[in-house]
Amino acid sequence: MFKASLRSHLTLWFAGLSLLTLLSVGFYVGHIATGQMKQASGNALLSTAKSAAELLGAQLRERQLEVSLLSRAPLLKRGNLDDPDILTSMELRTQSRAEYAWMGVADADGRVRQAVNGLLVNQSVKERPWFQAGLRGDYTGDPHEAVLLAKLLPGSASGEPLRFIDFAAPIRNAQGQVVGVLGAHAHWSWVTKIVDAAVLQKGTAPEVEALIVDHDGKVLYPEQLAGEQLPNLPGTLKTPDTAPGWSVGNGYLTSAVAVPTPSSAGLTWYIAVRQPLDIALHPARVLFYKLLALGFIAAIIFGLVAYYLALHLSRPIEQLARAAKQVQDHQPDVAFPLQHSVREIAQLVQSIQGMTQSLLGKERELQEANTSLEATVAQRTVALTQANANLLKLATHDALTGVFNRRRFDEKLAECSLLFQRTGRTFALLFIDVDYFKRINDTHGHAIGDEVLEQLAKLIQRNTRATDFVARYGGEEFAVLLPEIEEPESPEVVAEKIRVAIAEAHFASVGQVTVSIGVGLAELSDSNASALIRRADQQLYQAKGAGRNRVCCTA
Ligand SMILES: Nc1nc2c(ncn2[C@@H]2O[C@H](COP(=O)(O)OP(=O)(O)OP(=O)(O)O)[C@@H](O)[C@H]2O)c(=O)[nH]1
Repeated sequence: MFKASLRSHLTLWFAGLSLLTLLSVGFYVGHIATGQMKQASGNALLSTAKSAAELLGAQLRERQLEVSLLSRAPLLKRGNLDDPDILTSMELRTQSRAEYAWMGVADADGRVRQAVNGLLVNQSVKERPWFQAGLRGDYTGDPHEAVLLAKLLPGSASGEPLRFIDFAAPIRNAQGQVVGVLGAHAHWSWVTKIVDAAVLQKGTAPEVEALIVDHDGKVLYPEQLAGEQLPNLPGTLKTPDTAPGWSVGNGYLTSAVAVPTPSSAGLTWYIAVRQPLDIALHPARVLFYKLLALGFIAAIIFGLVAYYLALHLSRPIEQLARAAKQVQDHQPDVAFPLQHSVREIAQLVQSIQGMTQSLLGKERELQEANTSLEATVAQRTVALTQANANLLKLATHDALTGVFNRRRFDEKLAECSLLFQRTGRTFALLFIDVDYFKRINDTHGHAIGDEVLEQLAKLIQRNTRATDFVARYGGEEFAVLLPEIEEPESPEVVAEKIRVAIAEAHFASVGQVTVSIGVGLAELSDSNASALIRRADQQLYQAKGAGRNRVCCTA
């Protein structure tokens, strides 16, 4: 498994955590800023919409009041709708206010009696809403396309149809009876210019649009949006993200304010001021991206700082790990890191250094003890081997003469008997007994007798082969086993050779010594080794009986 260094771990953790923290702060601040920006923009739109609505309301009220006051003028109250002063009065009004497209008076039957520029004079306006509402009271109407005046007035420069809003007021005589209606048509463009002027003043936020909306939420202005339904006017459609005075929907931040109506004739307009949400929240978004960029830059700086900090912290630990590895590999002169400003690291270095030195000391002592133990064990092993060899020799050899003892002879005789039974190759047994040995002992003492026995053993060994087996059978009697006899007479030849060698030898203090030898040959009919011993012993007995210093052999 891949294992990253302490340095990498620390760097990644520091950088990762700082990035995470800064991103969290960035997102949080961005979120707060977006909310506040939305609030601020919404409030600004609301304020603009309010001032536009108030301005338009004031203008409409003024026009309504103007028509209303004119309808109550004394010359109209007299009831003579054909009075030329009425026309003069109307002309003065229309000349001073360019917004008026038409002004005139109609009698109670709906026939236009007088009008500025003579337009529609004598025509019936009985079916027109302004006339019918004007009979009942002061009236300000919704915009509408020119019906009767369309052909009489020049069209707009843009080619759009002529649109008017109507003002009307009843004309009452001195008795208070309604004798006619004073009507005026104002250009719709006058209204839209007021709204545009109020909304799109210098310093307004970018891409802000002004809309005039009727009481059903349908757009009246601008022309290209006319008839569209505005979704979330206050009181029409609520969205979850709606704050008092402004709302969010269709990608716009919108504020709509009702225009204070000049009359209760059903005219309820809203001035809606809206701005694309992207534009409204642009500064917050810029702030958010700046915070993100700042977060990344800070994370990189934190990462670098963390790297150098990690380097400072991890270097002694890495050196310590290297030193520990060198100690493990039994390298000489291991260098431990020097002092460190962090107390715990300095303590750790000191402790490990002390521990390592103590361990190395113990290891050295152990090695020395091992070496000394190995030498002692080697010495003891040599001594033990020697003792074992001595013990083995003692167990199998005769202490006085050095040849094999009786116990070993019995084993060897049994082995030879078994081998003979298996291979059929015969072997011979020689019993060699010293002649008159008692006399030697008696004459020269036991010590000289022992020397004689030692010399005899050497003589017998010297006159037999290495493969022959020489043992002290007991007292002054020796036994020799001759394995794998080549010729039947060979044992007798060997026995004679031994006898002659002894007889011709000189023994210190004693002079000449002779031996009698009985030779027995192994036979397949022998049930055990005792038969052969018996035969050799008989031959020895015969040799003694025949005068000693001779060899007797089975025929
Ligand atoms: N010095 C010495 N004498 C021994 C040892 N073992 C046996 N003898 C002596 O050998 C003598 C054997 O005597 P005998 O059995 O009478 O035989 P001998 O005197 O040789 O007479 P023959 O065998 O009939 O010729 C005894 O006196 C034993 O004490 C020994 O290890 N050392």
